[in-house]
Amino acid sequence: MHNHIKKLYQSAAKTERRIIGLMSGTSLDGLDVALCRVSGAGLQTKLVLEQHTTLNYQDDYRERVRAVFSKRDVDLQHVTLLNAWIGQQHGEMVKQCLAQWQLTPLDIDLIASHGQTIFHCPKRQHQDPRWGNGTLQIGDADHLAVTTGITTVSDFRQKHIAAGAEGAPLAVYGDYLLFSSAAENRIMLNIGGIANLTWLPANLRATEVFSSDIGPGNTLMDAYIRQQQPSVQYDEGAHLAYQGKVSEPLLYALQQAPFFAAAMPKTTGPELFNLGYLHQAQQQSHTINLAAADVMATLNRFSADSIINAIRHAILPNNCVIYASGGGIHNPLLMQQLADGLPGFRFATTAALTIHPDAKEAVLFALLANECIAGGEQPFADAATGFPSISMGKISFAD
Ligand SMILES: Nc1ncnc2c1ncn2[C@@H]1O[C@H](COP(=O)(O)OP(=O)(O)OP(=O)(O)O)[C@@H](O)[C@H]1O
Ligand SMILES: CC(=O)N[C@H]1[C@@H]2OC[C@@H](O2)[C@@H](O)[C@@H]1O[C@H](C)C(=O)O
Repeated sequence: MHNHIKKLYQSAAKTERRIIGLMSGTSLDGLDVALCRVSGAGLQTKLVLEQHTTLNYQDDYRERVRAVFSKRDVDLQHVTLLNAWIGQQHGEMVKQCLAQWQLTPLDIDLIASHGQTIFHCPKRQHQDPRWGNGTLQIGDADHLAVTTGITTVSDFRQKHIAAGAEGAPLAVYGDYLLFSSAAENRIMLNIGGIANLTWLPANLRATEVFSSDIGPGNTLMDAYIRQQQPSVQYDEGAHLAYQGKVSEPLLYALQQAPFFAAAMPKTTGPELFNLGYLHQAQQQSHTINLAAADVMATLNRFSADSIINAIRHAILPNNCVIYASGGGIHNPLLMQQLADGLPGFRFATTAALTIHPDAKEAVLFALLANECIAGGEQPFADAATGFPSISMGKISFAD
């Protein structure tokens, strides 16, 4: 038996594993790194978040990714080089964290790497009858493993597609294992570039769990402010949105994407919700000359309404707590609109469940890696609900 297989086998048999979860989302703000102590697997999983940080990307990183990000026509040489480069960069960032946390690679069983999504195209979006669902995450894990010396599990979404689903949201697998509670109905709401939710009923019935993307979280607001003020990454504190007034005609035009009428589970991305989409909506609603603050106020409301409508449509506010996470929770206007639009629901962040909201998605990938090496059947999985019972992730060894 090769030594790395022996080591992996020993990790899988341990009562407790240390796994570093890595998430680099669609906002391209930085790499979320979560150091997790995980014991057990499946419904017996216990996880302690020991450390977490977000290492902000430099402009150079963002520019290299944006050159291809959610674009249909790209330079293939650039994609090829970027794939290896991101793997190396993420590896260096992990090493930086280990030094800061006074740990060595020997202290870590696994890295769980989401990689960088550069294109997501479920069939509902591309609508080309020749193809099925597709998604592409880059940042090759062999580079991460060799750079860090740590076995790396990566590329979680392909198996989900191979098994008939859309490759996302994968949050449901970890949400169910970590956050289900008989004490209350829960909605795990993540507001990243794209917003998604997982419904966890207090009756714990696995067949009733569901999860879906629900629309733009921050992605349109981010893209718009960057277009107006190229040096700015996002509308901090909703500063610009607060100065504007919602345009009802523009809001109505933005809400017409067939995505909103489609049944859950469904997925989307900046391939749909982008500046072209906004421009088209402005043309349709004759609001091309709207002031920037009014556009931003409308985009903020659009994100809030997308979340409110999805929750109102799917879930009754019966003893239900919404546990929010993702960068959108730092947007006070967005959060106020959610509270106003969802009376009867209680609001908290995942911090109340011991997981820092900025680290939640990285934690979920650590859980998926744990399931990959030590888990089994996914308890709620059912092809009919869109959540196949599969292990996800590919294993890269350092030697
Ligand atoms: N102080 C703040 N004020 C307003 N918005 C904020 C603030 N802090 C973060 N955000 C928003 O959160 C975004 C980052 O969110 P997050 O890191 O959850 O996204 P992501 O993980 O890249 O997304 P996804 O999970 O959809 O891929 C920023 O781009 C910004 O829009
Ligand atoms: C293709 C892709 O990277 N999708 C992300 C993105 O960010 C949020 C939303 O869109 C979600 O579908 C997904 O990430 C989370 C972690 C998920 O799979 O649950």
